[in-house]
Amino acid sequence: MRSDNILSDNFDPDVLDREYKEPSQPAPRKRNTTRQAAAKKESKPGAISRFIHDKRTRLFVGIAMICWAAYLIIVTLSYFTHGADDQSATINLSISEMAQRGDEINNAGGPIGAFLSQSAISNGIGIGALVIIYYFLALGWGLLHKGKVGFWSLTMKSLIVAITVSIVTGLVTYKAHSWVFWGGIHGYEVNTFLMSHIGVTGAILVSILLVALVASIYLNELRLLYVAYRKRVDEHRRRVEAERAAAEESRRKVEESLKESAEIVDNSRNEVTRESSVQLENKTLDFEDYANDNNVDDNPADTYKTEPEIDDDIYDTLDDETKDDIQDEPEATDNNEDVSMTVNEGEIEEADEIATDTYDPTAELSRYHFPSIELLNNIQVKANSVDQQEMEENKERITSTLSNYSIPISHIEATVGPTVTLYEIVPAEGVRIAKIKRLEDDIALSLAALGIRIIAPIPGKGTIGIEVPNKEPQMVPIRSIISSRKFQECNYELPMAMGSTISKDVFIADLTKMPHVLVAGATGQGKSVGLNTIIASLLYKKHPAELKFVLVDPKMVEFSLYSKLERHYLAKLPDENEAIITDPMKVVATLNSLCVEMDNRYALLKDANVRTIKEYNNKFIQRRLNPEKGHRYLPYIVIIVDEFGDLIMMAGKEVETPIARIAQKARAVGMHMILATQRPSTNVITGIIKANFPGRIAFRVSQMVDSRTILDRTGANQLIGKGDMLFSHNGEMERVQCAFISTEEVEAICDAIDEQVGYPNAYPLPDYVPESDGSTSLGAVNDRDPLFEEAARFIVTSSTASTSSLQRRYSIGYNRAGKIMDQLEAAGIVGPASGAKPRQVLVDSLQLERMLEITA
Ligand SMILES: Nc1ncnc2c1ncn2[C@@H]1O[C@H](COP(=O)(O)OP(=O)(O)OP(=O)(O)O)[C@@H](O)[C@H]1O
Repeated sequence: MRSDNILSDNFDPDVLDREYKEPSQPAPRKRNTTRQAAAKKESKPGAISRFIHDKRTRLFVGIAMICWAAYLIIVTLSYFTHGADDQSATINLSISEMAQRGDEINNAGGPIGAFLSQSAISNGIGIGALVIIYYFLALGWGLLHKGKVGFWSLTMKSLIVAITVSIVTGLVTYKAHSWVFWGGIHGYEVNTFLMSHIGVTGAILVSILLVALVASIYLNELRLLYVAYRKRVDEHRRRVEAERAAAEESRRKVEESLKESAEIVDNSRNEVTRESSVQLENKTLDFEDYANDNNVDDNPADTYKTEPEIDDDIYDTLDDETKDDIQDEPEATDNNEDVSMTVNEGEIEEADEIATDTYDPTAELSRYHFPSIELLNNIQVKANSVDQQEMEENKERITSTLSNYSIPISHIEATVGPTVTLYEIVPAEGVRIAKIKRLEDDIALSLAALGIRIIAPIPGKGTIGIEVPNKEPQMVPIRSIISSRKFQECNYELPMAMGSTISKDVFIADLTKMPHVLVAGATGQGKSVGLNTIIASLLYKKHPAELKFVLVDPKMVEFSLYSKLERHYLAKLPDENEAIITDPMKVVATLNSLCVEMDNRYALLKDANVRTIKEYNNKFIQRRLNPEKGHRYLPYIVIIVDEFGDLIMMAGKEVETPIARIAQKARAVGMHMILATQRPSTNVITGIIKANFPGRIAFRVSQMVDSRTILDRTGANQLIGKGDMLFSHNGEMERVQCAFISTEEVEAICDAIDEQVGYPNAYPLPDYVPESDGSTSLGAVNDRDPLFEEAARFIVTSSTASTSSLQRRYSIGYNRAGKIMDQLEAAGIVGPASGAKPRQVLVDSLQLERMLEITA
């Protein structure tokens, strides 16, 4: 390390700034005399002074300084790599306590090293401490090399640089979330003080001033450095130019010599050609004479038999290349019979075995029978639920209300649905639809009926729809839907027969097209019945080989009946006992396992060069994929989660992340999700979930805001309950009366399937090995930090989620504070870290208490 740039004065640790120089060469006599005189003048050096100035003392102190600096370098490096682990100990324990715990300290400099580095860096002047190390090194080096060492100058300069580094770094990293204070507490506090008194701009200006101060102190050194740098750059440039010129010169020389040799070759060739053509001419003439004399046939092939001969003398004058060229010239040959020829005759290889049959995925359960329609109750519903009088009354009210607002109507048409009647109004010409839309609330009030929904305009028509609930709503029995022609003839991949539209059409949606669905509705409005309807319609259409369900039921009662389907239709982790996942602790593992299944399926699709599960299965059925290479028939997997809100409250990110992954990618590999929740609030249906679930089913919700969350518009709050629902997909919305299936019917269907021969086991999901410490965050509910709840309350009440605030508040190390923050994120209490910005606090105190209650 060069120290002489900075150290311009002499070093004398005893006498301040007094010159002290050890002669580095044999000292001239005169100098000795001067020194002796000076020594005499200095009131006879005492024993201490002699000791200090002694060569051996300098050597020893120099070495000691360098050793000390080396120790500091090691502890500092070790601090940057292991400091976070030691931080709790260095903050809370004394050195001797740390020493007793010995092996728990990771710093290479032991407890003292850990303590020193923590004190000098995080608790001190941050990376300014590196300047102090440099200071010791420079002193030691100076002493050893007997060079000039300006003790005070070096000390002052180092101090200024260290403080500047601390303050400037403190400013730059003021908002950084890191376990180490890069500018130290010093840099942080100074900047806090500056910002509170002279604002951020003032703090920046102070930093600029400090940098300018350092620059002016080192102006000379900087100038020298710059000159040296310029010199090196110039030298490099000159070298490059010289090399380029040399290369250019040699290229030119090569070109010239090539040109020369080419000329020689050309000349020789011309000569050869000329000579040989003369000879050839002579020979030909000779031959013609001979032919004329001997009546030889004028056969060109025979003509070539006589080769032009090149005179040996001329040949010898040629260079090697030309000789080669001459030799390489195609020889006309008459010995055709000597040329051998191999004829390759292609042959189509016959397959060892010709596959004539296709693969039947249902073969293993070939005797499986779909549940009979007779298992479903045959409920007779009234043909027309709205009598003429009711309709007339409603029509009267609508026309009079609209005329009150001066909206003339040219035509009104009523469509009677199972629960609501749609009055379709054609306004008179010139009436603006926006005007009617504005009167929505007034019209609803005048009609004095609950659950009125106004659709202005009805998409694709120039009419306005007013949906008025029927006095006697009709139930739509599932039997009527399953037995409908539309459902029976439907060839959707995964048909969800939802119920009946207002025009009494059977409403069926294809889950593969959704490709994932969110279901929301207040308690008791028909969610569970809706999910059962979906499952039933899939069971009536899909063979066990083609479809598997993963059912998650935190309420433990909704899906329990389906456990009978385990060996036919359910998928589960291999070491799980229960096929219906009721234990929230296992949900994360299952969801992650589904991610692995998704990735495996993608690998199979890639290997098969197809893009979708449908193409893949078609190829497999045609036996174009080799099962020995891991290919298999892939059943669709439908994941249904009831009460998703409870899950996200308990496990936050841990469930959100795999759900989002599946939702984003799983469509192509035949995995589809249906999430149901009572609480369609934004912290349950987060942005990422919403964005990946284009299919939405809204049963009645209590607030308009919930309707907006689930459907992005109002309407679900105006439904009348009991299976009345809005089905929205990619912005298109349909009001549907959900088909009703009773618990007995579900049970009958499950029994009918259970009675039949099934697979030996449930469809095995791949093992999931957690990446981190093996505990999912739900597992980690029990392993949460003892400070978790307190920290959660502190963060929610203070609305500040920063690791350093936890560190300061609870006097804990960065690692522990960081772990608590991760746990809070996993629990959905705070948002993810976003650079320098503080994390978002996602819940209020009430929600937090509820979450803590659930996980207690
Ligand atoms: N499609 C429907 N047709 C007729 N009645 C229905 C329909 N759906 C639900 N109901 C009625 O509403 C009741 C509650 O339905 P369901 O159990 O599905 O509500 P939920 O939304 O799942 O409630 P929770 O969230 O509390 O479980 C049913 O017992 C039934 O009487």
